[in-house]
Amino acid sequence: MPDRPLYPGYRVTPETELREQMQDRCTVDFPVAVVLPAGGSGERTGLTTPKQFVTVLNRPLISYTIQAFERVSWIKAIVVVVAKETQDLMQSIVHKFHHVKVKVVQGGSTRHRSIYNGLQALSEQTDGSAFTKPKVVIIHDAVRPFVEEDLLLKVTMAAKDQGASGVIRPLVSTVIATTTEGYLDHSLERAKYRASEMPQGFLYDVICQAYQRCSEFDFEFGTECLHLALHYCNTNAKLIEGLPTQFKVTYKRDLAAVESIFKETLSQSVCIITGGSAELAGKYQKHLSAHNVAVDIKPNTKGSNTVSLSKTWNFIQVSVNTSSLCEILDLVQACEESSHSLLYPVVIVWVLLKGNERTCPSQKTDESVTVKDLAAELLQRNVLLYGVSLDCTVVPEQLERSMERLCQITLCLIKDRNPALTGQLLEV
Ligand SMILES: Nc1ccn([C@@H]2O[C@H](COP(=O)(O)OP(=O)(O)OP(=O)(O)O)[C@@H](O)[C@H]2O)c(=O)n1
Ligand SMILES: O=P(O)(O)OC[C@@H](O)[C@@H](O)[C@@H](O)CO
Repeated sequence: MPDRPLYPGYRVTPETELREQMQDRCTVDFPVAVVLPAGGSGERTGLTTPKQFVTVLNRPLISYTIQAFERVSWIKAIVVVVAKETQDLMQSIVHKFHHVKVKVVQGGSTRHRSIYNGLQALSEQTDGSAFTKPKVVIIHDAVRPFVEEDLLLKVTMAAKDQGASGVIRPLVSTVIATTTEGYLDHSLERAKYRASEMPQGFLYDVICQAYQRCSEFDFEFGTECLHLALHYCNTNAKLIEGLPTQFKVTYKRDLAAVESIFKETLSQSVCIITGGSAELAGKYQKHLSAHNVAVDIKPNTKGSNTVSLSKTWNFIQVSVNTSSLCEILDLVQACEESSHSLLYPVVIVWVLLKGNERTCPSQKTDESVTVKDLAAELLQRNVLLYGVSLDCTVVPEQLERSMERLCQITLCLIKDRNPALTGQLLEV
């Protein structure tokens, strides 16, 4: 069963389960390696940090792309090609985010030169390591973080059969040719053309031969590997329709789009840890499910069981008072031990139930201070802690309205994942 990826819209449906079964059956029984060109400077973002190293939700963009390939079991080697001055940074990212299939090599002055450097790194190894010559090599821009296993499988199998393959998307704007004076010469019939995206796949020998034969002009000004395979190896790529998320981060706005997609995806599921309040957890689940959120409910088990069984980055800890501090800390420890909070910021919504006893002002202050102090510490550990107090002694109709309000607040917190609101004790 392929690891279910965290990407927009991925829901386990009969179709996705069928596709996963197909993936299990369609075994890739030949070596496949990946080359991720990441040696650019990202000038068009207007940022000083090259876009592949810009952090999104506290993690460098390139780490998401690497993870998208590492989670694919039949991909054994990933060559990341970076500029000489960023090699130490890249190695630190590999170490911090526990990337295990990666080899870092130096890039060139253009994308094609970087890609060729990456390809050559796969033919130099003779030690039988994963970085020996593959049958198929996937080439994918490191600044395209969204790539799914089933698309990789299609690209890989097509490359094995046809010699080359590539992902395409419909054009959004019409392509026009201009005169040297800057006027319209003619426009292309948009329906006949497609945008060439990534990933692309090649028989390793084909793409290496293409680079060995190509011109200096290709190396300096070319942008299309599929063209090199066709022009120099007479290999016509099989084209495969991709998803809208197959876009390349080019401008600063694209980074905002990536963050928005991750937040949308992360907010699709929660795990409620009941804290002994199973009935309230059931009401909570009903309201959240009505908003299309997948809800897991766990008893107050040790945090490690909760996290290991949970494919979510959002936890709701229901408690009758702040005595459940240790349960929160257990959960955080479990998130750290399983690298959960390393991959994405974890959200914990701490729901403090107000009972029959009257909450004196000093107790309210104590609770508020507890949540604030703990949240400040957890923020350093990539955990966003929000407090919400709920009076559950009200009449059923009022409690129903309060539960919907609590659900709305919860959805806002897990969607926005805003550090500024951590440590607040909101009142429903
Ligand atoms: N000499 C280069 C130039 C680009 N790339 C990589 O090729 C991919 C796609 O290129 P592009 O989007 O053009 O990246 P940049 O060249 O960094 O962007 P810009 O043109 O805005 O500077 C990126 O992952 C980029 O890091 C590379 O490996 N080596
Ligand atoms: O042209 P840029 O260097 O911005 O990016 C490279 C893109 O051209 C390339 O990734 C796809 O178009 C497929 O070849």
